[in-house]
Amino acid sequence: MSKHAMSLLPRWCSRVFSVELNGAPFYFAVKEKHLGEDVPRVFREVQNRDKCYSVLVYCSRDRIKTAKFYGELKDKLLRDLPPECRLSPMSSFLPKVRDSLVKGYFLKGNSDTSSPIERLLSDLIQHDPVLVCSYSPAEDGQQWTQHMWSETASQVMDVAKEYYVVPSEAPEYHPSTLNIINSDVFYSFDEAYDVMKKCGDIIPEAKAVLELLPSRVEARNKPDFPVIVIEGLDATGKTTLTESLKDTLGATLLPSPPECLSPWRARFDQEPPLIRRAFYALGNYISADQIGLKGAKTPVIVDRFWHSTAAYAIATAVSGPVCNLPGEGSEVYCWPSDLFQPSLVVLLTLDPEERKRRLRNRGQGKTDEEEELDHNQLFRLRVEEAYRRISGPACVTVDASPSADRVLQQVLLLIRGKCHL
Ligand SMILES: Nc1ncnc2c1ncn2[C@@H]1O[C@H](COP(=O)(O)OP(=O)(O)OP(=O)(O)O)[C@@H](O)[C@H]1O
Ligand SMILES: Nc1ccn([C@H]2C[C@H](O)[C@@H](COP(=O)(O)O)O2)c(=O)n1
Repeated sequence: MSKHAMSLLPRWCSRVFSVELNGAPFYFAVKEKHLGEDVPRVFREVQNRDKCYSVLVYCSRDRIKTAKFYGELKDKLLRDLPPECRLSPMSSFLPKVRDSLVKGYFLKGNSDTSSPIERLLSDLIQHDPVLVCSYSPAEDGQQWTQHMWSETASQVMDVAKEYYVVPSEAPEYHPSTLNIINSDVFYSFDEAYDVMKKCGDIIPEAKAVLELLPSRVEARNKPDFPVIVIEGLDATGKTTLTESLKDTLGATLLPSPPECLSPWRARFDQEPPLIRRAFYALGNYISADQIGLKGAKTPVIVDRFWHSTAAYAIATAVSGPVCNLPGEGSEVYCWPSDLFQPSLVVLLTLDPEERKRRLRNRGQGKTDEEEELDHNQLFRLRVEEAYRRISGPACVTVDASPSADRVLQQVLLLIRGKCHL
């Protein structure tokens, strides 16, 4: 077993395991002694002759490689496993311990598929940063046990240690919330920059992005004119409103991410969250620099900014209902201390049916995330709630269902009240 996998072991019995079946998490833990606990739900419906496996990707020192490997692993498993084998997202974590989450997959096979599954897992454990366990009924047939695999020079085998699996209570918050800070959401230029710099060796485009970055954060003076950010899900009317505000106020309109990043955006959208979100986070610092420059001469309107970066990242990292989000007031919703704070952030909200109607009428192609917003009601609700929970500055919600002109008047009132324009 590798040195990194060994580091997961000292508190193995304190870890909780979560398997996501049809979008719902099932939790279990492991114990050295059995005290008559039930069989965890995730194993209850498995037939006695079946076998289950877990493949957890432990975080090696190179977290860029780990993030990329996790995405590739799913493709590999889906491609190489027998089609009858069921694959579900899985994670293991220490409750309330930050950065303790390790992610992986749970595999359920039957007696016909166990040989090809085990061959594939044996190969994985020898070449990749994974920790593999298999699960089978204990000798008495009443309980289930977890066997941890270990590699020796020539073969893969069970470590002598065997654990019982027992049910575990759901944690207070979704386990993904443990790893959000500086993996999904970046709270300083340096943290996001560090990720992009490390990407340079494997993603040539990262070097081009680094060259566009301001040399010093907060180098510019605070803008003399107000800076207003317009936020909202796609098709809530941001483009329509920002164009009208530009004309009405004689303002400069800045899109976000900034135009200079457009050639690289599609490339980074394919990357795992760690890299993709670092790209968007850095985009905000470029925007901040442009805001400083333009805000010396005119009011500035920004189409999306930090709220979008954080809200989409948090809502993607966490699955399930809104109650799985980090609680209101969590540090996850804090504004980065080194990022420019706009004078006003307006969040446009719209009834989902009306938003769909506007999307249909507009008739443009949709990104994967827009598709997700359309199909996955829970994702949409999580993004909207995350928007509302972000503070420093918090957003002011405006109903975007009236006519474009009424929405404009409403926002102008807010701007005049808050920014003395
Ligand atoms: N208040 C409004 N009433 C009716 N239709 C509107 C209103 N505002 C915008 N629209 C229409 O809805 C569609 C989406 O608007 P718009 O492109 O401004 O949204 P958006 O938030 O910028 O979208 P995206 O984030 O995807 O770029 C457009 O066809 C636009 O003409
Ligand atoms: N400052 C920004 C702007 C955009 N994003 C991300 C969030 C969504 O994934 C997507 C939405 O952009 P659109 O389709 O409206 O161009 O871009 C971000 O993270 N930060």
